[in-house]
Amino acid sequence: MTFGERLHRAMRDRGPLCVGIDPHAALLDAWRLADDVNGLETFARTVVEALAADVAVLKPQAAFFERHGSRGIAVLERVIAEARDAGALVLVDAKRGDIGSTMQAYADAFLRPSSPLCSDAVTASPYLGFGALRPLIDTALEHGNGVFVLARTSNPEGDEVQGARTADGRSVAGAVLDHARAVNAGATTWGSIGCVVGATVTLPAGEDLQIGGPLLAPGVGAQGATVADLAGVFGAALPSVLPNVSRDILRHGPDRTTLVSAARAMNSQVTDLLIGEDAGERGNDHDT
Ligand SMILES: O=C(O)c1cc(=O)[nH]c(=O)n1[C@@H]1O[C@H](COP(=O)(O)O)[C@@H](O)[C@H]1O
Repeated sequence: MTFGERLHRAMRDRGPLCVGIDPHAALLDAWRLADDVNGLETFARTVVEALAADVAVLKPQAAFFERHGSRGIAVLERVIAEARDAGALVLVDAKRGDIGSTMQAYADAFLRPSSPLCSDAVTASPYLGFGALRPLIDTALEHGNGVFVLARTSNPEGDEVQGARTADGRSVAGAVLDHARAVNAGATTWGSIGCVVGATVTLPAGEDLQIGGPLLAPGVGAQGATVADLAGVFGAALPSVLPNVSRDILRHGPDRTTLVSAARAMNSQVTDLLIGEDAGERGNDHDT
């Protein structure tokens, strides 16, 4: 199965929520863990053990593992393997972007099955040119994995670049969405190339979000967007949205029961909005 098909099925079966694993120093402190590699491992393991059998996607943010050096990266390797073993899809948030020949090395690291960091999908920046991502996309498609390409990011600074107009009048973000749509063309259900569009943003009128693939929507919770805001940002593209919530769920730890309850409550809210009230049970079908 392709990544697009696997993600579509996971979101249908488990609800359309992606939970971020972002072990900020402040969260380690709030969980009464040391800001070191042991604290990192306990934090990440707790999230995986609580949620990997429950939610569709877990998104470890690589930076919070890298800040602990090689031992932190080893923790990321174990997190990826354990979360996948428990049935979650793993999207490594690495936001890599470089010239094509270097992108092949990132592809080998994050999307080639022989790599210890291999996951189901990875985030990528297209701001060296979408075409420079080709080796990453080709490697993803070859192995049934996926890529989420930044289009319109959730931070306010993003608009300076992503809202700029190209020579043919499209926004830069719109041009990225167009590229993703072209790669996904012809896929059944969804293609395997998603885009990132923040839940916090105001898009130009007429921006076409239908890319034939998933739309990762960070920004709900700590960055100020609400689940209800997703309707205004995504409109007709709502059924393709995979909302990501990190801090607003993680702050409920370290108690696993509370963490699970917070994730399920959020999953139920996004299920009601994105899939419809009549499918509300889907987000809760792990309650037993
Ligand atoms: O690619 C991402 O996941 C991402 C893109 C974006 O536009 N904005 C954004 O916040 N993110 C990531 O999504 C997560 C958001 O975390 P919270 O704000 O704590 O929910 C962080 O890991 C960010 O790095």
